Amino acid sequence: MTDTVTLGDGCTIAYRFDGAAHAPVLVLGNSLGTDLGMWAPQIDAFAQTYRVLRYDTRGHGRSQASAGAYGIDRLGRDVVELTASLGIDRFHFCGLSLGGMVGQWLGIRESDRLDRLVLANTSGYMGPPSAWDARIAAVLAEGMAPLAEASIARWFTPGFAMRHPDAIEPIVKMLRSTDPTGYAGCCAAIRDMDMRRAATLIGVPTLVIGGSADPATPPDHAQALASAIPGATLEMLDAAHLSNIEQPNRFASLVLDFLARSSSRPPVAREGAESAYDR
Ligand SMILES: O=C(O)CC1=CCC(=O)O1
Repeated sequence: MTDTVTLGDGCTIAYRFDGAAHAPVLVLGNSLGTDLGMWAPQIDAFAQTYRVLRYDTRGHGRSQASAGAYGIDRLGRDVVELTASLGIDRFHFCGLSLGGMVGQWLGIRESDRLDRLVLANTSGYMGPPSAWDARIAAVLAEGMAPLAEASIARWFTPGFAMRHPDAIEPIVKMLRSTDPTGYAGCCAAIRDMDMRRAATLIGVPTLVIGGSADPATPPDHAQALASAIPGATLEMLDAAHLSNIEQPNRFASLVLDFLARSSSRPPVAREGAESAYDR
């Protein structure tokens, strides 16, 4: 059942729990234009071992779409406030795309509360800003419907989309029902984000998952992120952007195997360590 929490700035965030009450907590962060339902293919597997907390990112699903431009800092603080208000002290975090950007922020700013971090189909920088400005202007003028075709082309390989219309349909519904104000607010957060250098400060054991056919956050973004994060592991899936939908079982196994590994903190980043993005 979905419930809500009202944050300090008055924004209402929707969330739900699955799994046993006393199991370790795994928080899941959704991508731009989807909602917590995007984790449906993994939820049964994850909830066997974890108390899974899924939430709708601000401006998405049943969470409120506050007005104006958001920032990754705001979206990260939403997770901090949500977990604190639910009495959760420590947790694992797995985020895909925009969810993975929030994950990077948490890994940099809240590493004391994080056990392990999974960053899927995401990036430390998704420029150029002008492309996001154009998308924001379009969505605010015309709504969500015109975005559907191009989004689906980025999110799934053509072969998968043809063979699995049943998997695509709920995702299209999520996109079409996203509030344009919330979508635009999150586009602004992505536009203004640059964590390429700060990612070297992530002090949590991290798994980076990329998609070999992901046109939105291409494989070299996954490689650069994994190289920047001390001790990170990189895995590539044969998928486009929403790799958890296109490779549901493989995605679940990668995450579960990684979370089950005995925990050891990665080496602390050397000051001035070379960033993969510098090469
Ligand atoms: O542009 C897209 O739809 C891909 C994307 C960027 C951030 C995100 O969450 O999805």
